[in-house]
Parts: sequence; structure tokens; C-alpha cells
Amino acid sequence: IERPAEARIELDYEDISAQGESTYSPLNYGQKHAVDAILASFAGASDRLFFIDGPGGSGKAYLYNTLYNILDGRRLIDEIVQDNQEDEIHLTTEYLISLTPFGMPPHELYLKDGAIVTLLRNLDITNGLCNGTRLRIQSMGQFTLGCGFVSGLRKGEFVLIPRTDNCCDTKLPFRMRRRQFPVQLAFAITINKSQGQASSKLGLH
Ligand SMILES: Nc1ncnc2c1ncn2[C@@H]1O[C@H](COP(=O)(O)OP(=O)(O)OP(=O)(O)O)[C@@H](O)[C@H]1O
Repeated sequence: IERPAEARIELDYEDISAQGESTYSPLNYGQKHAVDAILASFAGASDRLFFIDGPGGSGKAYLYNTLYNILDGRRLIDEIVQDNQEDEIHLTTEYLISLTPFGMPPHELYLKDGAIVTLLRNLDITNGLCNGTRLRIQSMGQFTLGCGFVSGLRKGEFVLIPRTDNCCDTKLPFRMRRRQFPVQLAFAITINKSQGQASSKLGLH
């Protein structure tokens, strides 16, 4: 593990609040209605759960970021700050092994010939090796995986995937590095990952 040089991140809450306000004023009617309802719920005593629904590009992420900045500006969102060097002793190997942050391959990767995997990072975009590319395992070595493209322009072509250092420093309060093949098994994919893929057959669960 590499600890970030600056363990304590100083947040400028006034700046965050100002960002929230600047994106609040251009909100359209529906966005404003949702933001106001969620903000009002903070005054209530009971927990509430909100679902924001709308077509692609209708401004859900914009609304979410506005809300986040307003609430963060009011210091209503928890933050994890690691400012004590002693904290490191709590990060046992077992704990680190158990972590699989989004986009990070698992500590123990169980594969077999013929298994379908999805690539977790952009290795070589011009040659079709991007985050989300689906491959079929053909051979397994200590340092490389021999794979075939499952779909796309290079369907059926052979490619070698190297073992790489995979880093995660955004989702965790510390920086983690794992040396592993940047793939994970993909018996199925989420609807988000499937966007933009041209598949001739599809099974929906
Ligand atoms: N009220 C607004 N004022 C100015 N720009 C906006 C507003 N709402 C949304 N946008 C802009 O419209 C674009 C699409 O919005 P956004 O990404 O939030 O949509 P979305 O509903 O989350 O889309 P998707 O479901 O495809 O992820 C973004 O560039 C965003 O900055």
C-alpha cells in the first residue's frame, strides 16, 4: 500500500457550497422540484429514500452533483480522513485481500479455458483492448493470459493480456495496488456495461 503524501485533505466548504448554488439556479422545473423535495426531507425526523428516474441525458447526474455539493457544503455528508499514521495497523492483509473496489480485479482470480472475461481497464484502445472488452480465455500463464476477442471487429483474434499493477485511490481512504490480470469473469454484464456493444443475441435477466 502506498499512503497518499497528503493524508488529510482540507475541504473548502464555502467553495463547495458556492458550486452547489451556481448549479442550483439553472435547474429546470423537474430538477428543482426533486432537489427541493430531497433537501426538505433533511428537516424531517425519519429517513427517506428517493429514486430519480428520467431518460438518458435529462440531467440526473447534474441534479445529483448539485445536491451533493449543497449537502456537502452544509457538512451533511460523512468523510473519511486518515490523519493518524497508527491507522495503518488496522489494514490487515486479510482485510486488503477481501476488498475488491469497482474496477479492480479480485485478489484471487479463478479462471479456466473457455471462460468469458471482461477487461477492467484500457490497455490498448486503438487495438480494441478497452475497459469492458469481452475476451475468451484460451491459455493461462504466470505472466500472461492468452485470450480471443468475443465480439467486435477483432472477433476471434488472439491477444495476450499481461499481469499489471492495478491501482485504486479514489474509492478508498488509502491507495491500494494489486498485481493481477486486469480481468474479471463475465458470465453476465450489467445494462450499463452493455451500452454501445453490438451483440447478435441477448439474454435478459
Ligand atoms: N439544468 C441544467 N443546466 C445546464 N446544463 C444541464 C442541466 N441539466 C443537465 N445539464 C447538462 O446536460 C447534460 C446531460 O445531463 P446529465 O449527464 O446530468 O444527464 P443524465 O440524466 O445523468 O444522463 P444519463 O442517464 O445518460 O447518464 C450534461 O452535460 C449536463 O451538464
